[in-house]
Amino acid sequence: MLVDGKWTKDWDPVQKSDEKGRFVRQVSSFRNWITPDGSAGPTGEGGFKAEAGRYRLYVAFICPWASRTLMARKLKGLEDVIAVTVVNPSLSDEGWAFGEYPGANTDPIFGASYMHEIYTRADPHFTGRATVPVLWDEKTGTIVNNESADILRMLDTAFEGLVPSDLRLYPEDLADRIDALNPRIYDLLNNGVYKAGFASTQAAYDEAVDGVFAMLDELEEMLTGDYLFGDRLTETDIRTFVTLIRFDAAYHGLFKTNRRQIADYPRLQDYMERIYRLPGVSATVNMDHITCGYYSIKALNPKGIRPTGPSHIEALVA
Ligand SMILES: N[C@@H](CCC(=O)N[C@@H](CS)C(=O)NCC(=O)O)C(=O)O
Repeated sequence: MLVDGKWTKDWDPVQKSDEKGRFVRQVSSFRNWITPDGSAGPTGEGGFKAEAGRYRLYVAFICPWASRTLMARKLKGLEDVIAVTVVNPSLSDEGWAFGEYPGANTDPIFGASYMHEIYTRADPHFTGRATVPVLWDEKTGTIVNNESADILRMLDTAFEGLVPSDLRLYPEDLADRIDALNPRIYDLLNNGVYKAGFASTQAAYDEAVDGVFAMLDELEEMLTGDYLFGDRLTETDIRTFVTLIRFDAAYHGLFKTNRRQIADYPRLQDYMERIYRLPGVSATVNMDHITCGYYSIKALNPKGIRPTGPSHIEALVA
């Protein structure tokens, strides 16, 4: 991680634990918003007007949080408006690296080797983990935002004047229900699988796994239409999909969330496939990066051996 703008060697590639051995994810620190006229958004400072070609997303295909933003970019038709740079799938000794892995990119702006250099370009004294996604402003040379929940929401409306879209990921009439369900899905499922995988006590693992499967059971019950809230896809579906698509191939084995697979939940499996087949979505799912990235986490898989399969996921992404 970075400490006062300097890369520190003795960083722990696994994020923090609390006193009970529970995994704790770092809070994001750049919280500005792109808006149609450059006025300030719900958090942070103004000055980030929606303009084509001005912004870039730095992402990892392995990362579910980054993948939320990639999905929104595709579904909102913003491919020609916002550029993307993809890091290598596995964390290096200096965190995310740009490079040569198939499907990854070199850094087109600075020729940086590591993601942490992008953080110190924005703040030479940055202290914290150099996480993805990062939404970068090429005009002012800084990070607009590194919180995927914010980026997902701003992509829904910020560029409407440039690229109108019929899709509303956060429609007003569903806002209350979305705001009520998102934090539960985050805590129990999106981050819940990480809490299971990185638990350092049996009790922390047991608690996390119970939460994961309670949430999956609840979502299976809830899914009576095409999407969680009926016939309209929302940001909650994106936030759910990114975890479902990684579950059977990575979390079930590596994170030990092995009570059931998504394939054992008929509605969730159909729902996941339905979203996967929406135009543009499959291009945001790189299963090679996902399995390479997760199974290269040394703390959980010291020898780096990557399992084959599962065959139903291989068939889906083939
Ligand atoms: N709150 C962030 C979390 C992002 C995050 O934790 N990303 C992970 C990858 S899945 C990361 O970059 N980890 C690198 C590190 O912790 O050093 C978001 O949702 O945007």
